[in-house]
Amino acid sequence: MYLSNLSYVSEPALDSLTLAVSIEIQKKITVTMATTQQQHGTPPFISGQEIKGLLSYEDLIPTVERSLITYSTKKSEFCQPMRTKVDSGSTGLLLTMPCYSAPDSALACKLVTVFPGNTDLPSHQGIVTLFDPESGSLQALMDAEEITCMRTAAASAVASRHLAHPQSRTLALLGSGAQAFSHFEAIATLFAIECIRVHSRNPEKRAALVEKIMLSAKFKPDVMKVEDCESAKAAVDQADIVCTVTSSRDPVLRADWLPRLCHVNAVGACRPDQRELDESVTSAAFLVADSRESASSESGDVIVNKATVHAELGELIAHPERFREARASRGGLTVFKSLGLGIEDAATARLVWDLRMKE
Ligand SMILES: NC(=O)C1=CN([C@@H]2O[C@H](COP(=O)(O)OP(=O)(O)OC[C@H]3O[C@@H](n4cnc5c(N)ncnc54)[C@H](O)[C@@H]3O)[C@@H](O)[C@H]2O)C=CC1
Ligand SMILES: O=C(O)C1=NCCCC1
Repeated sequence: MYLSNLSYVSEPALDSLTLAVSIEIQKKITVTMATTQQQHGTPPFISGQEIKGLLSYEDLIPTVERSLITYSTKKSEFCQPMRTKVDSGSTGLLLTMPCYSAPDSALACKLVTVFPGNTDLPSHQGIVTLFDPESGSLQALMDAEEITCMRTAAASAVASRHLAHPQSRTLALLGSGAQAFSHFEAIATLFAIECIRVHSRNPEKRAALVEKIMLSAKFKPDVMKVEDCESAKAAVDQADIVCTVTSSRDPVLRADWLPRLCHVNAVGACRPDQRELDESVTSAAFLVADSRESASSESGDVIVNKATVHAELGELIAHPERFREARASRGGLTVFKSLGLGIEDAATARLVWDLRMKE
């Protein structure tokens, strides 16, 4: 083979020359792409691991509390339509959750899939996209699994702060998945928990959760113990705070199992055909939801049980006096029905971003 300067190049030499040239071209393309990315500010992906390292419940709980107050009392300061749900056959769902919150300077949209049957993969996966609210530029993509775990548990911690007895010592977790663990960590941030009782259907997963809790930085071996319970009834016996964090379709909790004074965070049952709470629970309790609209259109705990939502959590925090009578008339049982709000994700994503920029 003759090249343009008419020097002869053998076939094998030509092969290695071609390879060398294509490597050089590839390198040039990579450098050009990196430069273009820098110039146009291609957003980073913030992994679940990085989010865990940045976020603490000490920072997150007040942020989520503010977002709940904004949602219920400052309607002109945020924009959050109801989330859309796309059914993917009978196996799962895709949710889209957009929100703009002026007090948080956050414009974000979470895309999350819910596949409860996943065994080797998380049941909730996705991304949160965070935009600059001034320019509309994409600032970051973040792992939705970790944000969902932590902000949901933070919302339950906020509800527990306003509804549970301040001296609560016994925490029951029904369910042993991602939310069960994050709920332990968030609630142990606010309460001097001494006993954690865990129940779910699968004994191996229960044992794994017990072990994970004992390895958590929030676990204080000198004052805390964890109990693996074979029934939900045994787990909630004498519990001060109960978290139902299951993917169950049918109720896992009855009122006659609970002590007179008890607070329940009901976190699962986010579809009209799912219930975690028996009708005896919702009919006896002072029932608070993150959103009346979501609770009455999305959860079987409210729809099937024909339950009345007495207050939104943000309203209760901002105006406790308005609900004193209704609360007193219901006895000692309180329930927080959590559905999850885009504003919580937007505020959390902004917090993650701000903490990252400070590093
Ligand atoms: N309210 C909110 O903002 C959010 C609610 N969720 C919902 O919370 C629930 C828990 O979420 P993850 O922990 O991420 O799910 P996961 O899939 O990690 O865990 C679900 C757990 O429920 C247990 N379970 C299912 N049926 C049960 C039964 N009958 N009795 C006892 N345990 C039972 C399973 O064994 C498993 O331990 C799900 O329904 C999820 O969709 C999730 C994210 C946000
Ligand atoms: O708010 C969320 O995020 C979710 N809520 C209900 C279940 C799936 C995720």
